[in-house]
Amino acid sequence: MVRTRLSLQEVVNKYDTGEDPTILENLIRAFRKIQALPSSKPDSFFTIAGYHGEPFVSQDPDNPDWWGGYCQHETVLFPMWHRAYLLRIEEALRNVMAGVDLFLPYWDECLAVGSDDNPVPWILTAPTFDLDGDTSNPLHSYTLQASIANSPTEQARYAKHEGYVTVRYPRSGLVGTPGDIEKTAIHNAAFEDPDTNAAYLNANVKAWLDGTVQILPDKDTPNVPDTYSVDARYKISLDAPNYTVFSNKASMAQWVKEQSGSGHGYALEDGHNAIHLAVGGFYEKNKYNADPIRGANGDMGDNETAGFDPIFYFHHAFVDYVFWTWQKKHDATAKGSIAIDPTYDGTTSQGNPGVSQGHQTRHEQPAYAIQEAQW
Ligand SMILES: N[C@@H](CC1=CC(=O)C(=O)C=C1)C(=O)O
Repeated sequence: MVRTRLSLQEVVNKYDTGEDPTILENLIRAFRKIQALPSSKPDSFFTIAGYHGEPFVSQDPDNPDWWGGYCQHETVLFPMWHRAYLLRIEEALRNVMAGVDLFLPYWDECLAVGSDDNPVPWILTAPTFDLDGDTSNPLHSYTLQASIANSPTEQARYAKHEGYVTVRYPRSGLVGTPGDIEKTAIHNAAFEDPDTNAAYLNANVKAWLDGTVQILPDKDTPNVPDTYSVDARYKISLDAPNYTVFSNKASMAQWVKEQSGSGHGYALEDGHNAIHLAVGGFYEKNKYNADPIRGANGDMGDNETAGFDPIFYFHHAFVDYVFWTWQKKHDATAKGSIAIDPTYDGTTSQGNPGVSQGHQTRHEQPAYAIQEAQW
């Protein structure tokens, strides 16, 4: 059966105009239900969100690059893994809504470019949504039903306790150490009003999309990520000549180098990364500063916790839509029409559960994570 994902803006518009409020209402009901399932249940939001990064599984003591989440970044599996991941949450959303044929809408991230409209649809930022006698909005945030951590031995920078509520730019969600708890409380005290915060978030996402975001390097952290227009980056990625370089940053970087100076290119992963940073914010001393408002460290900004912010799935549904657009443009929609060039960086694993270090990655491989995690 073929299903078509509409954009979230279209779904919201059908609700706002009264043309068809049920698509949005059923989506809200479904998210409420998977978020309410006990965290141990396979279809629970907690279980599925937890595949991406934390809670980390096992450890490889011999591999310093090993990462304990299942998600794939900077490898050719990036688009494929996240495609399978979206299907998994879509399946869970349908399982809890008997008889309703749900799909996951994509947040059309570039729709508002060139207009004064907010880039983030209101349903993602409204703190409440009135439906069925319940005012919670499960797309605004998620409250952790169990604690998460990377490893008990490692610095607990991204560890979060049970009852933690996910946050976005300009707020901070760092509560892993007593020092962070104190700093976060001071930082967040300046950002208490949800409407003002939503305005900050929209302005930040707009600035990243337009390429006007201003991030001032500081003396501890002179590194600022690429701030070139995200809208342009997505569009440029569609010109990537083959799947390998389209799919991820590492392969694209090698391709750009090979173009002997005249090379210019962005992978799908690049624009995607920037939206994570725009929605989450990111500041880590001596690593990098992606914050116009310094100290914003929302969940979307780091790979460990991003999957717990419900906006993640609407963002990735857009990334998947860009992937599909590339496939159509490059005549690569038929089964077997995508090939990987193993001579590129980004085609072997750094090592994470299911894909051991140095393993040649193949596009069939999201299935590893699927089997291992019993998807
Ligand atoms: N770590 C990425 C941003 C990012 C990407 C993700 O895929 C993620 O889940 C969270 C954050 C960067 O520095 O650019």
